[in-house]
Amino acid sequence: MPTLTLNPPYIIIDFDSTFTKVEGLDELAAIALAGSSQRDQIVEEIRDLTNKGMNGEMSFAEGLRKRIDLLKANKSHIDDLVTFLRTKVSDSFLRNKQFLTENADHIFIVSSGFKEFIVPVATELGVRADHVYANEFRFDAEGNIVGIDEENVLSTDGGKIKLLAQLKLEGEVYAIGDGYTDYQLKESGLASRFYAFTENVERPKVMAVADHIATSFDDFLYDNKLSRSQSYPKSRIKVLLLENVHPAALRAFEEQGFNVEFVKGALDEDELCERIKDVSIIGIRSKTNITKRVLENANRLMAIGAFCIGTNQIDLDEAAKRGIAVFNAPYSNTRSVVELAVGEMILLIRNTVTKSNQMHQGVWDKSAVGSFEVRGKKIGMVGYGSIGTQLSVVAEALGMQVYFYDEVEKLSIGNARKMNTLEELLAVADVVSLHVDGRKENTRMIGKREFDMMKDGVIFLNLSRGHVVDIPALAEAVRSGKVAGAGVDVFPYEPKTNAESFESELRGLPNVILTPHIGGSTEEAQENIGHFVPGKLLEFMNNGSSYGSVNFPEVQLPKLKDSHRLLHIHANVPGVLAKLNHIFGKNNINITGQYLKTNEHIGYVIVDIDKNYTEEFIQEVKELEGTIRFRMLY
Ligand SMILES: NC(=O)c1ccc[n+]([C@@H]2O[C@H](COP(=O)([O-])OP(=O)(O)OC[C@H]3O[C@@H](n4cnc5c(N)ncnc54)[C@H](O)[C@@H]3O)[C@@H](O)[C@H]2O)c1
Ligand SMILES: O=C(O)CC[C@@H](O)C(=O)O
Repeated sequence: MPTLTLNPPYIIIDFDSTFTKVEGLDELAAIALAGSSQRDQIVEEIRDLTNKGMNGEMSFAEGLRKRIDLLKANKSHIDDLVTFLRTKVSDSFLRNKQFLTENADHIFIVSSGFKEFIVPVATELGVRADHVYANEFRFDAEGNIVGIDEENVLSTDGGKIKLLAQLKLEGEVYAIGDGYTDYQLKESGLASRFYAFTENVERPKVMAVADHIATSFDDFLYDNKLSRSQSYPKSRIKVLLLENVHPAALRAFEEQGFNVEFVKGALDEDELCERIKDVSIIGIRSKTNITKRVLENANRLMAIGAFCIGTNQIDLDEAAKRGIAVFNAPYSNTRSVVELAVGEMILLIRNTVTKSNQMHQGVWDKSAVGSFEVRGKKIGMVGYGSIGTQLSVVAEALGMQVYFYDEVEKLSIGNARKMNTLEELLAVADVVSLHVDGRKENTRMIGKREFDMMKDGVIFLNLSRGHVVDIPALAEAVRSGKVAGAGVDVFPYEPKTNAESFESELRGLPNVILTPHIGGSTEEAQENIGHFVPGKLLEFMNNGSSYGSVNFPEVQLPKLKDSHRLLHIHANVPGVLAKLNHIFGKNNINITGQYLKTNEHIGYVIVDIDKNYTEEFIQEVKELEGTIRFRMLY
């Protein structure tokens, strides 16, 4: 951790919406009026008055008294409020308790809120009780709030300025807050800088007059080179999450203070080239293509999370060459795909889709013709990876005979029989199910030739990737009766959002189940993915571990403890490690741990060091020939 400057500034911190995420008085009203029919209306009135005061749109003193009049609270409500506020301390203040404790002599809370709820919350994080300056309530004999201490300067307009003048602080004084009255400390000349604090609320009028915007307390500490919990403030690191990934992902990044943008749909290449410029981590699903052109625009990008299994939508090699690690969720939705495939197979072999459609038209056609059991039938799996093998187990449990073809040598599960060629497999199967990955070479691997090789009346499933099948050839095979039923979940072109219509030659064909790429779209799978992928991305960002990456040399690292960690990504050419070690030696830096892994494009070196480093050393490493990317963790 960088050391504290010798003469730290005095730091004046606002409480409501800065030190905590919420406004204390608004919350007190909500607690006190619980159960009252007027609760929402009164809380809204109080919020409105709070906002007007914060934006400098009405006299603060007038607003405060109006709010107190509206409050119908007593001492027991304050106890409940304190319990609630303890859960609402701003994340970045929580993370920096050590700084607050170690520098308590230089830290003051100056607030127009009330000591009764500020002192218990702030002191828990190391703030001195006698450094909390705020209003005080007046109570009647029953403990009801009946007013405020009118003698307190903080209950008057310009109260914070008057208070700061009384404190007579000498040296640098920095004010941090979300409101206009915090800015006035700077305007009055009593504070040398004003930081508009935007972690909880952004007030454009306040931000417009600020010297700096502090997106978090880490950001403030970083700006002032003060000791802090994050080497680089995460609030400065932008995460772009596309395609409506599970909210768990949003929470995972927000909890650690990242600046997260959440977009429901996918973006096309042009939009993405623009939006990705200041993004460090991007999360996508199957509809966003991260092409070479997108990567050329992604100057800050460090990691890509594919919130799915498939990664064919990402130019993996280009990403690796640029030092960008890609992670996916290889198993989180496997079971969901298998269940959909099994369900479709049973419905199709029984001709249920046609019967159901007829029933909707009023046709009652009770007949067994063309309806079969799956028991005893042969299922042929093309691609025997995670999904293929799991489907193999379930199909066998249904009494089916399993055949598979995979271009890689695979161990049979249960009684599954391996076929040596695709042709052999297609000739034997009653049900053909595709589970290959989406690499380019698999484009239209199933076309007219392959359909002709299949048994007459075959059931055909594609829940892998759309481009693997020649759609006109499939449509013709259905029309001719060669394929008796088909389940198709993936398409060569898929709408970018739910607002776009779906066009396909397969529409309207009999006994064809069309689904909008939902093989992996179950609540269970999406939630699993929403935890798994951020976990991988955060490990990479916080610790340097690349274990599970699909394009990066995989390194699983011990947790960083009491040392600095240097992460160096370089072109995989001979001699880089030797040159890097030379720089360490020259700068007299002791290495406590070193890890190196390479792949065909890049080398990834991780070095743990036990000593502070200099800017010159960092510069030398950055300038080392072959360096693609370099970062430091502590
Ligand atoms: N519909 C959905 O929502 C959904 C959900 C999850 C996964 N998927 C897709 O399902 C597919 C399979 O997923 P997985 O987790 O089983 O992948 P996997 O990588 O574990 O397995 C794919 C298997 O296909 C084999 N293969 C690739 N090309 C082949 C070829 N030409 N001939 C024979 N074998 C070939 C590979 O060797 C591998 O064993 C992927 O395309 C994935 O994107 C779709
Ligand atoms: O959720 C998605 O968009 C893709 C799901 C699936 O195709 C996958 O690759 O996991």
